[in-house]
Amino acid sequence: MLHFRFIRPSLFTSNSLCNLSPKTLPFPLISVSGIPNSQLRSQMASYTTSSQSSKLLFRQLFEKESSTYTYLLADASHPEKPALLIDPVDKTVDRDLSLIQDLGLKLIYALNTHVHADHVTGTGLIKSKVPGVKSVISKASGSKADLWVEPGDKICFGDLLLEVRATPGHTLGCVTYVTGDAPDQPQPRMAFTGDALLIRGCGRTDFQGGSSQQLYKSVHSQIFTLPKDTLLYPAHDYKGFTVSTVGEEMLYNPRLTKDEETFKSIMENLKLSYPKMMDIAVPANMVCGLQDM
Ligand SMILES: N[C@@H](CCC(=O)N[C@@H](CSS)C(=O)NCC(=O)O)C(=O)O
Repeated sequence: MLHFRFIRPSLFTSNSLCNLSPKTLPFPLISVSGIPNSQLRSQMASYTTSSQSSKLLFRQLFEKESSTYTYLLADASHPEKPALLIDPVDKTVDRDLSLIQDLGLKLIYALNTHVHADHVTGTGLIKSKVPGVKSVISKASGSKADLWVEPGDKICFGDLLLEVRATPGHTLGCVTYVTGDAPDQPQPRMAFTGDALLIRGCGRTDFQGGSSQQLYKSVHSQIFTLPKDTLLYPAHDYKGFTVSTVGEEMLYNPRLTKDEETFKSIMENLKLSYPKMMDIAVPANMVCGLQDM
């Protein structure tokens, strides 16, 4: 099994994947064969939102069995339309790749916010279907991937970028991906919070190195410090919500608006049953969902 570790070459002036320009890397155009388009379209949920800037192409996609959101982002103004997926699910990979093909995008990265416990990531399957796509996860996750990111790293796609923020607490390796802080980046900013912060909720902290103390600190220091109009896109929603903002969650999140001791007590008393897929999902996701297939 080959394991590609993300090492920053010395020619990089900053901790970023921006130098891995799609202009210079031989990423192939996407090709999904053998799946009738009608079949793919019937799996497509009607969860989409419009672009946040003239350049960004953005789609919010839903997988209903695990109530997981996958996000598609692309630089639509760039000649090659480089794209990335955040938190793809194995069951909806064909739908996502078909959409990418329809939109004429070139998928370059498949990112995970963390090692999921409730579903198998689509990353490995995507890599087998679209050679050249790089899987990305945090180094702190301990999981296999082509590229390991750390806090402060930047993941570029065309002229757009995502900044990596460490938000442990749901799991040890959880990160939040945030769009860039510059006038040519999407306004308002967008944060892909994984399971750290859910809309009017947050990820559980009772397994995979979870810690309510750490989660409280992560959300308050890394997410609630973003501009109040920052759009929040979580990895799950169980109530029918699609998007929130930092300002909204700072006012109305029933867990994170409390003081730390109350928060810890809430998290200790959630009494949630373990995810049904946990015993299958965690080992598979430690190799980014069949990383080397
Ligand atoms: N019933 C689902 C799992 C639901 C669950 O535990 N969700 C997690 C995120 S996926 S590990 C969570 O953190 N929930 C927080 C909450 O307050 O609900 C299944 O069996 O898969």
